[in-house]
Amino acid sequence: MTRPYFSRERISHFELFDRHAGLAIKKMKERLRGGHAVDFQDVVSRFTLDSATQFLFGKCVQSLEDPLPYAYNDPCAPQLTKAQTVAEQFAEALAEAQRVIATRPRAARVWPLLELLGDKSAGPMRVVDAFLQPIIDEAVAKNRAARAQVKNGAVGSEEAEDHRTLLDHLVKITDDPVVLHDETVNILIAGKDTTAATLTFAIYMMCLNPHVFEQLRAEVLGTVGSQRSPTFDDIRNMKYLRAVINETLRLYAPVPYNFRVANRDTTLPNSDPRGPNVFIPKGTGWLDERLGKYFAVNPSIFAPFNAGPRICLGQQFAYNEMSFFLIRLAQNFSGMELDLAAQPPDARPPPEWAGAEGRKGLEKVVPKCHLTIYVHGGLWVKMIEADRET
Ligand code: HEM
Repeated sequence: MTRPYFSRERISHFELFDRHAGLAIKKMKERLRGGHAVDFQDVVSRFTLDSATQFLFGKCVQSLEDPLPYAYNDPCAPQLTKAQTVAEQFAEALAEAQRVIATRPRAARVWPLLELLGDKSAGPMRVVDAFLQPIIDEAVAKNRAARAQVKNGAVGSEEAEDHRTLLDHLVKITDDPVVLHDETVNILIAGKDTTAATLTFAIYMMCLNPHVFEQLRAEVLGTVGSQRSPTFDDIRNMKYLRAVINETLRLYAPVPYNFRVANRDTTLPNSDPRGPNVFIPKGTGWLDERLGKYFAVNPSIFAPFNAGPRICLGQQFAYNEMSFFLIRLAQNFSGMELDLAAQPPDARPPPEWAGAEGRKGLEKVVPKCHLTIYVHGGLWVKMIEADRET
């Protein structure tokens, strides 16, 4: 139903990303100039929420307009005891609903027992729906009026076929309120936290590997310069940028689990012992330069968006959005580092992780997962503003 909407023309409307990325970077600069750390995860979550609501519904929740949080150890932190704005309530309720839903598969068949006293997602979903339902109702009413106008001959059918948002597209297919609600919430969840997580972990890894940020910046400045807004072709030509994103997706897949059930018995072939050696990057590494290329040739061994008929519909939108933000970031900042003192004490890697195998022994933050992955307690960073004349 939604597949036709995700055409290249529709998803490369970069002015939407530019507006929200510009505001996100302005907010970060203001805060950093005062010597404060910034929770990068919070900023990009607002960026992807505002971009997704604008793209899907034509109405943005404007979460970037609200003040950014201060770190727990910041002298300004107590200032934050104020009433929550609508955008904050919406973002928090959407996250809480996801957390509740993510615990259900883990509890397997007994999950209804955990909610004997009532559906735990109902409360947060009431807050989400208070924002969404009026937008859906308006889109349905607008579509009915447009259809009536076509019927009366007041406007041509082409004019009425102006599918500007995903919701406008959906209401032309159905006006079933449950389908419209579920489809839009589904895509909002699919599209918001996945890209925010990738951007967060990309910045985390670049703080730990400053040479990668330097190389990315060189590619950005060499291709787009320090001022101009990137185009679809710029992004397509930036191989190192794509490698940074893909390597982040490989190491920290935003959707770390998925369920499939075989619909008939089947046997998977063993690998051919006479075949060529297969290069498998060491699990903990990032951007291994040894092969001189970064892309997995076989899409079935690199599948953060999954593969086959259910492949992620928003893959291209996601690459455009994440690339756009990283380019703007590299144009505006020349360096970045983690501020580990700003990390809340209960959100630091526990001492027993030290020396553990794999990434666990290397982590400076605690990755967690509900439906998608995130950094527990936020990703607190400090960044150096770039001289934009260079
Ligand atoms: C880094 C970003 C993203 C990742 C890693 C990702 C990953 C995935 C994965 C693993 C699936 C499940 C596929 C399956 O069931 O086999 C999926 C489905 C989906 N994604 Fe994404 N996604 C991302 C961004 C987005 C964005 C930005 C949007 C929309 C704007 C989106 C829309 C969807 C939709 C609609 C589906 C359901 C497809 C279907 O069931 O036919 N995704 N995604």
